[in-house]
Amino acid sequence: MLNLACSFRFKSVTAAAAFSTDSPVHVPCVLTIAGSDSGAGAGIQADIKACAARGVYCCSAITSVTAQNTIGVQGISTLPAAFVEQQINSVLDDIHVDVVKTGMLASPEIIQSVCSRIKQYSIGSLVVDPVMVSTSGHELSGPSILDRLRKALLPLATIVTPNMLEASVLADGKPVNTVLDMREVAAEIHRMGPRYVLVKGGHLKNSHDLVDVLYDGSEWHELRGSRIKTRSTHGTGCTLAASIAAELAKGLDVLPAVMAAKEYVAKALEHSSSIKIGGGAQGPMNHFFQLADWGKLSSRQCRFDPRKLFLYAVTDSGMNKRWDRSTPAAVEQAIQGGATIIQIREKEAETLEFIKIAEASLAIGRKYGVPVLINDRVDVAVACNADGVHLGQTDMPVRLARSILGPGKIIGTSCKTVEQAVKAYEDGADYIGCGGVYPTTTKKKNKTIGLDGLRLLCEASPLPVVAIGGISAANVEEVMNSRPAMLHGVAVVSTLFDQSDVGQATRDLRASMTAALSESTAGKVFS
Ligand SMILES: Nc1ncnc2c1ncn2[C@@H]1O[C@H](COP(=O)(O)OP(=O)(O)OP(=O)(O)O)[C@@H](O)[C@H]1O
Ligand SMILES: Cc1ncc(CO)c(N)n1
Ligand SMILES: [Mg+2]
Repeated sequence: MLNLACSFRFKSVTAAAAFSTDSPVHVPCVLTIAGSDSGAGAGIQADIKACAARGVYCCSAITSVTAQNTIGVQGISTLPAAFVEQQINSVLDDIHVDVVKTGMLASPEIIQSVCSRIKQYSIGSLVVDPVMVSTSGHELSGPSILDRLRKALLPLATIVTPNMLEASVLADGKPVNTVLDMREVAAEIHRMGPRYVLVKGGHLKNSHDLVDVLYDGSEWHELRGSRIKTRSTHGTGCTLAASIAAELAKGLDVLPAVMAAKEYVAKALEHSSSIKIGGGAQGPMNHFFQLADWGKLSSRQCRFDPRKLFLYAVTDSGMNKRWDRSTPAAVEQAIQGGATIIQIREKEAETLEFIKIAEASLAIGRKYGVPVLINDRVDVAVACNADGVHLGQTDMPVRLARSILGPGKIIGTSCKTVEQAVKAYEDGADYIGCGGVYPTTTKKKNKTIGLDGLRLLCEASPLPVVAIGGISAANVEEVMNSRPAMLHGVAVVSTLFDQSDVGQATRDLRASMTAALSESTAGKVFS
């Protein structure tokens, strides 16, 4: 049901945009001829992601399929050269490709096929990444390819991008350890025929800076950048070469294309410093950091899981001050006691203070994987990238909040009636807070709707409901046993926060809820 609500919301916008252009726009296009990396950090997968992130369309012809992860390469199956050739023909017969990029080419026959295709289709630019060994040290293409690579492919290349080890192999084992060695070997490789040689310095030892050396036959450029501390370096070489191809496809000259590509790799590495995918020494990077920053992901990445509503803790700054603790400290205690979602409710704080409290509480929520919502203030939620908001009937309308926050954030709203619940659903809310079920000291003027009112709303509600208002360990069983199908949890304020020990108060409430579940049919609803 929630899925439907989501797609419905955005349908009209995309349909209009998709068919509005009269004259077709040329999309810059790269063809990558490379190996598949099942772990998706390097190879074809990295190439497609890098091009997409740079706004370029990327076709692919797969040369080898590797069974690979962040630990190493477990297997390689190389395709027949004729089938690689067929893939290239299929692409080039149909699609206008601006730049070809090559990666893992595991047999001399494949190199021969690639060369013959490039000549036949007169491709604008060719980026050759002479992949030989994986980041994990596994041989991807052996010495048998060297002769063809040097004599047939390099003369066609606009730019070739060996790392230090590959440069050394291309130059018959000449040692490449320093920047000076990189310059010399670049000149030696340049004599094999490519227009530019970029010797990558990712493996440069004893150096704070990373230096890549670019040589065009007359001038050397030392492209320096600081070394980013991260384990997410699997596929940096593929990503760099694919990004160079993408920038060339957009029309840049070689030097600016290399500079733009290096800047992109550095940014992607920076945004990947805190992520962990896979257990090996070198993991993949986040190519799409501009779309989703994995280091700062909201606890809700896609659809709201209504089970999170089970024990919903709403903070109260006044109460926590009275008990001499900060809101974030109270939040951590509630989470440790078993709260499954947090709402930060700051009725007195100035905006700046509210943001600071929210940021600190969010850091705690993320540590435990518990969503943190902001009460009333959409601006504060945006400012601190909170997981969502809870809105009252007199706050910003749900539809407007949704248009500001986008589909990725949780929006809850307070409702007393079925009409309000249906409207909340139509406007794009994720859940409903329904109450006050019992009289409460927190909201003195609030109308109490009782268990009957709760049941009435829940029976007709298209959205999951959390009950609120005067609920405590003493009466929670009664609320849960009222058993309306859409009731997913209870929200509490003073039961947790107007207590000396928040953790214990949360554990007590949770114990009563668990007891209610095991004793009755409520388990069906709350599971
Ligand atoms: N830790 C880092 N910080 C910043 N830039 C880096 C880092 N590691 C690599 N780079 C850059 O990434 C690019 C790829 O360099 P590298 O020498 O690692 O290629 P490679 O060995 O071919 O990579 P791959 O593991 O994908 O085969 C270069 O521009 C290099 O300067
Ligand atoms: C398929 C493939 N291509 C290239 C590399 C270079 O890192 C790799 N590890 N795997
Ligand atoms: Mg490489």
